[in-house]
Amino acid sequence: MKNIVETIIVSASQMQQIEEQIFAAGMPVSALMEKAARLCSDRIQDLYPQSAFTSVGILVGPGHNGGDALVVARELYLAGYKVKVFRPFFKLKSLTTNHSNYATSLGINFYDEIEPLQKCQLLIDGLFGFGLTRELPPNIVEVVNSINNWSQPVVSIDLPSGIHTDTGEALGGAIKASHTLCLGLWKQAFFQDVALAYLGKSERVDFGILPHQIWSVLTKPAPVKKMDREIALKLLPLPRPSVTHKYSQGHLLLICGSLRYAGAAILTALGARASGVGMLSVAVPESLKTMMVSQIPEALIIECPENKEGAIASLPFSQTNLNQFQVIACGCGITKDAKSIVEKVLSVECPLILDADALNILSEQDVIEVLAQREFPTVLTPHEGEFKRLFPEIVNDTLDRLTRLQTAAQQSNSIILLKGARTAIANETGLTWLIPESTPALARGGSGDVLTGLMGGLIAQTKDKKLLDIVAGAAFWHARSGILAAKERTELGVDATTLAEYIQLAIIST
Ligand SMILES: NC(=O)C1=CN([C@@H]2O[C@H](COP(=O)(O)OP(=O)(O)OC[C@H]3O[C@@H](n4cnc5c(N)ncnc54)[C@H](O)[C@@H]3O)[C@@H](O)[C@H]2O)[C@H](O)CC1
Ligand SMILES: [K+]
Repeated sequence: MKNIVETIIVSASQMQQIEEQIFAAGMPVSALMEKAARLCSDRIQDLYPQSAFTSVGILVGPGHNGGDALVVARELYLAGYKVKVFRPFFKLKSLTTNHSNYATSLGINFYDEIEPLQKCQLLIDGLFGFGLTRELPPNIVEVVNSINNWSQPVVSIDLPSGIHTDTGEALGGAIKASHTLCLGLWKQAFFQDVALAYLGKSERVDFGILPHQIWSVLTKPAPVKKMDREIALKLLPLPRPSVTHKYSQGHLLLICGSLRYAGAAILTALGARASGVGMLSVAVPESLKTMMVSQIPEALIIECPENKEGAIASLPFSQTNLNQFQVIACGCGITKDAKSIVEKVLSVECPLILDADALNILSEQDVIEVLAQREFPTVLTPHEGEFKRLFPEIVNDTLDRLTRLQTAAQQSNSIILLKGARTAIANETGLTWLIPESTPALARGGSGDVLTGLMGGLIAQTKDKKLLDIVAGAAFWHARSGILAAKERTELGVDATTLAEYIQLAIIST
């Protein structure tokens, strides 16, 4: 059975409320701390055995994150590690004080300066967890900066201290962990671009939260979820029915390319090809037709009149013809000279994906009003720059990336896939998928075109599943293809054509 707990992502306040439920049901706070911290201590001993890491420095904060760290200090000490504790705060929560007193009674040495820990072979960071809401005090920022210049591994408990649980931002500074042990449920920070440099390798320590404890706080389905391989596999149109024909397997129309960006049309079509879509039609400026036929022989290439700039000038389809596609994806390489095309496709009566220049053209209009008028779903796939152009009023300093995305999706009544090192996808109701992994190998011209084609092809083939989920599934496979290709060819070897070839390999590889 799928472990639903692994896929749920929470904010600090949701985690606190779930924890409150657990305490209210009778679990003593100290028992939960003991359990969570013992699991951390076991994992730390697996990762950093005492035979190789004899001396450990433990950083202890004022709250329960510090309490966890003290339980770890005690266990490591009892297991034979040499332990030094850095405890820069005078006032501690009472449970943390108890653990501190007990650790002292065992003979563990405490310091209020960091220097004595510099020679330790391993550091455990328990300064702050999800209780951090404001900037680190200046003396702690100084300590954090020193530690970040040292070379020993650092294991952070729950979160790297200094990282905001929801936004992933460093509040004045943050520990750069080698490993982060996230307690209980995944927190939003783990999927934010801004936190990536601090998290190191992250893993979740499951201390036995059950789904009903989560549902007493979160609405169902969970508002923010993590996409994974198992879910993404189920979203693929596999297995195909044994009796079918090409039009039953979906008909996708791509509107892409220009004389200037001819390759974008090929790459989008290669992404669509990898989706297995039954019928692929590609509308391109007429001078690209021969090239497209030779590159994508299986596609129906539709030559469109082109303007003097070499962009598509008009679409040779009636509105009724356009409405017959399962989905239309418009924008890759069309240039901003294809304005009238975008205006026309906005009124299609089928799902519409807008990418690249279609987004730039759209951003010159009243985006929210234009999209609100659409009666069929719209999917926007901006990167950060395109997002800012589309929603300048939503992009301000007070909202974090995730909230901005959710607000934009809700106001524009569309599904928005916000590209980044950690891609996030939200729909108009606020439901959000986060893609947990990617590779910088994908930061390369053309990889977005492959994603648009793949997504279009997958949407075209699926009738029964939710559009938001398919979009997130496409983003997942796109990232996985990049990861696999980078593994086999280095991060320099993942050009967009290669990326498209790896999509199927990513699906079959475990
Ligand atoms: N996930 C769970 O269910 C469990 C979590 N545990 C651990 O508890 C922490 C959260 O503990 P909490 O005491 O609420 O918060 P912190 O330890 O993160 O620190 C809050 C502490 O620090 C003070 N404070 C906040 N910001 C600052 C600041 N900038 N400067 C100085 N002081 C600050 C605040 O007033 C509090 O006193 C969680 O992360 C887990 O590690 C349980 O142990 C097990 C179950
Ligand atoms: K921490």
